[in-house]
Amino acid sequence: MTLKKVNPDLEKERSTCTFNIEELTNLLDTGAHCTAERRAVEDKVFSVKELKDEIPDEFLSHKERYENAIRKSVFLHKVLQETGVKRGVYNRSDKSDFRTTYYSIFKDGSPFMLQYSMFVPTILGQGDSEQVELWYKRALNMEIIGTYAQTELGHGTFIRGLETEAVYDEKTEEFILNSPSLSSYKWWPGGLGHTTNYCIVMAQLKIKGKPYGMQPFIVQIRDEETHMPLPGVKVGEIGAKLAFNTVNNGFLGFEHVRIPRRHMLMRFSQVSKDGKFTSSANPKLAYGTMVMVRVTIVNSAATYLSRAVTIAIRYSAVRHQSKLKQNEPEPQILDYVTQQHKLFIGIATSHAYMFCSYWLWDVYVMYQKEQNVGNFDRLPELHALACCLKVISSSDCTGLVEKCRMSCGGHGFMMSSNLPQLYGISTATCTYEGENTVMLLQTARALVKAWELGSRGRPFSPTMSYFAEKNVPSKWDSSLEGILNAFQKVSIGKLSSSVSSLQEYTKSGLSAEDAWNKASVQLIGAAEAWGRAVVLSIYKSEIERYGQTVSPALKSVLFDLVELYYVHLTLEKMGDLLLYTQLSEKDVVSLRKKYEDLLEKIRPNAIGLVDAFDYRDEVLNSTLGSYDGFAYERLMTEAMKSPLNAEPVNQSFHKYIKPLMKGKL
Ligand SMILES: CCCCCCCCCCCCCCCCCCCCC/C=C/C(=O)SCCNC(=O)CCNC(=O)[C@H](O)C(C)(C)COP(=O)(O)OP(=O)(O)OC[C@H]1O[C@@H](n2cnc3c(N)ncnc32)[C@H](O)[C@@H]1OP(=O)(O)O
Ligand SMILES: Cc1cc2nc3c(=O)[nH]c(=O)nc-3n(C[C@H](O)[C@H](O)[C@H](O)COP(=O)(O)OP(=O)(O)OC[C@H]3O[C@@H](n4cnc5c(N)ncnc54)[C@H](O)[C@@H]3O)c2cc1C
Repeated sequence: MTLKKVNPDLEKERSTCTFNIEELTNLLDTGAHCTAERRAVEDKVFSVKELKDEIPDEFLSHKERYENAIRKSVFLHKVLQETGVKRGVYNRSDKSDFRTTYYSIFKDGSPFMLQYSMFVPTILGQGDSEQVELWYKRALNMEIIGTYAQTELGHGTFIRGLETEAVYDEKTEEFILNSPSLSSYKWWPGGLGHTTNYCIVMAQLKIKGKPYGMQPFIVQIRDEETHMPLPGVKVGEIGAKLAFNTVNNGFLGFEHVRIPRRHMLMRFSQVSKDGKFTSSANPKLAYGTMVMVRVTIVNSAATYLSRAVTIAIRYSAVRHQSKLKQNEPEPQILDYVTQQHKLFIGIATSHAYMFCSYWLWDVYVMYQKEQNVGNFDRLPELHALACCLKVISSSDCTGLVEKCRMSCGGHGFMMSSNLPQLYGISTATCTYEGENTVMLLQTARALVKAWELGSRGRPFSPTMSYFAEKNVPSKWDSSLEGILNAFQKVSIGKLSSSVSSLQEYTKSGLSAEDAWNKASVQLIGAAEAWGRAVVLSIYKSEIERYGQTVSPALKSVLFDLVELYYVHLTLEKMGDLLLYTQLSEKDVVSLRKKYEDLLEKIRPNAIGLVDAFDYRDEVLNSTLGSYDGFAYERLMTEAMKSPLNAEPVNQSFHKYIKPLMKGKL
C-alpha cells in the first residue's frame, strides 16, 4: 500500500488556517531563538538510536521497563550534556525548557527525574556556598545521583509530623539518622528504589534532646562503587503504580546511620560544631524546593494538556463517524459541535496556564531576588499563588486530558494513543508536591489572613488588591473586563461568606480549629475562586501585552481563545455568578450564543492551533496524533508489535483451551 504524505483531511484543515503557525510557536516557546534551540536539541536527541524503543514499553516486564528506562536515561543525559543543556532546571535564563523533549523519551517517566527536578535544586537552594561548590559539581557530573526524600509512610501532607530523626552528636560532630517506626520510613521518592546513591532527607533535627524542626540533610545511601546499600540503610522500590512505573519510587529507613555535621544543608539554618543551632530568618525557607516545584507544575500541566489536545484534535479531523446530513458522507467528528465543545477549551486552557506559568515564574524569580537580600514580605503571596495555581492547573488540565481521551472513543483507550499515559502522569500532579485540597486550604489560610488584615486597614498584595473594592451590585457586562470583574466579585463573595461562617462558628463556641474544619468546604471554594480570578486576569493581560507585538491575524486568534476561555468558564460557573453578580437568564442565553459562535470561528484554525504547539511525532508518541494523520495504519502497525501476534496459535490453546473443548481438563 502506498501512502500519501499527509492524510487529505489534515491537508484540507491546514489550508484553512488564518494565521502564521510559526509565529504562534515562537510565542509559545517565549521567542524564536528558543524555538530554534529546542528544535536543535530535539534533532539531536531523536537521532540517537539508543533512545528509540524497539518493543513498546507496555509489552515489557516491570524489571525490563526499569532497566530500559535506566539505559535511556544514561544515553539521554549524555546527549543533553553534549548539547550543553543545563537550563530547563538549573540555569533558566528564559522560560522555555526541555522537559517535554525529555519526557517524550519515557512514556512513564525517568528514574533520574528527581535528580534534575528536586535533588540538584535543593542543593542549590538550601546549601551554603561551600556545600553548593562541593555537591552541585558532583551531581552535575552524575558522580552522585540523588532524590528528595521527604514523604513517609505515615505522613506526606503534615510535614511537622514526619518522624525521621537527625540527632546531633557533638562528640563526633555527626548527625545520627534514625527511623523510629514503620510509619517513619520514607515512601515515594522518585529513583530511590535502585537508582540513587544519595538523597536529600528531610528529618527532624534534635540537639541535646531539643527539637529544631525539619531540616534538609544530604545522605549517602549506597556505596559509590558497588551500589550496595550502606550499613543501616534499608532501601527498595514501592511497587507498581497508576503511572510513573519507570520512575523507581522507593522506600528508605535508617538504623542509626551517621553522617558528618556538614551534611546538613546550611544556607538558612546552621548547627555549629558544639551543637549551637542558628535559626533561619524564616523557618518556611526549608520548604523552598516545594514552592519552586509547585511553580513549575503549572507549566507541566499545560504541556500535558497541549499534548493530549493535539492528539485528540488531529484524530478528530481524520476520524469520520455517523451522519450530520443524511445525503452526505460521514463527517469528520470534529464537525460535531459537541466534539468542538470538548476539545477547543483544551487549547484555550493550555494557553491560559502556559502564559500564567511564564508570569508566575517571573514572580518567583523576583521573589528569590528579594529573599536574597533578606526581604520576605512577598513570601505569603508567593506561597498562596504557588499552591493555588498548582491546584487549579493540575485539576483542570487533568480533567481535560481525560476528556481528550474520551473524545477519541475506543481508540483513545489504546496505550498506543499515549492518552492513558498522559492522564496518568497528569493526575499525579494533583497529588504530589502537596495534595490539592490541602494546597487549597493553605491558599485559604493566606486569603483569610489578608482579608482580616485588610479589614484593619493593611494594604492588600497585588493579586488580592480587588478585595479592597466595594462589592456593589452592577449591571452584568459580557466584555472580557466585565467577566473578570464578575469573577472577582465571586471571589470576594465566597471569601467574605467563609470569613462570616468562621466568625459565626467561633461565636457559637467552636474552637478556631473546629470552626476552620467546619467551614473548610467553603474555604476551598473561596481559594479556588481567587485562583480563577488570578488566571483570568493574567491570561488576559499577557495576551493584551503580546497582542501589541504579534501580527493582527495571530492577535485575532489569540483573543478568540481568551474569549472562549472566559465565556466557557462563565457558563461553567453560572451558579456562582447568579449568586454573586447581576447575571440574568437573558445574559446566559446570549453568552451561550456567543460560545457557539466562537466554536464556529475557531473551527478552521483548530489544526493550525495544535500544530503550533510544535510537537514532533516522537514527542507525541501517539498512533492517533501523528502529523500525517494516518491513525489506522499506525494502530495496526503498533498492534502487530504485540508479542501475542508473533505466532498464530498461542501455546495456551494446547495446554488449556483444547482440553477444555474436548472435556479432558
Ligand atoms: C548536564 C545535563 C543536564 C540535563 C538537564 C536535563 C533537563 C531536562 C530534564 C528535566 C526532566 C525532569 C522533569 C521534571 C518534571 C517534574 C517532576 C516533579 C516530580 C516531583 C515528584 C514529587 C515530589 C514530592 O511530592 S516531594 C514532597 C512534597 N510534599 C508536600 O508538598 C507536602 C505538603 N505539605 C506542606 O507543604 C506543609 O506541611 C503544609 C503547607 C501543608 C503545612 O505545613 P505546616 O508546617 O504544618 O504549616 P502550617 O502550620 O499550616 O503553616 C505555617 C505557616 O507557614 C506557611 N507556609 C507553609 N508552607 C509554606 C511554604 N512552602 N512557603 C511559605 N510559607 C509556607 C503557612 O502559610 C503558615 O503561614 P501563617 O498563616 O502566616 O502562619
Ligand atoms: C507520583 C508521585 C510521586 C511522588 N514523589 C515524591 C518524591 O519524590 N518525594 C517525596 O518526598 N514525596 C513524593 N510523593 C509524595 C507526595 O508528595 C504525597 O503523596 C503528597 O504530598 C500527599 O500526601 P499524602 O500522601 O500524605 O496524602 P494525605 O495527606 O494522606 O491525603 C489523603 C487525604 O487526606 C486529606 N487531608 C490530609 N490532610 C488534610 C488537612 N489538613 N485538611 C483536609 N484534608 C486533609 C487529603 O485532602 C486527601 O484527601 C510522590 C507522590 C506521588 C503520587
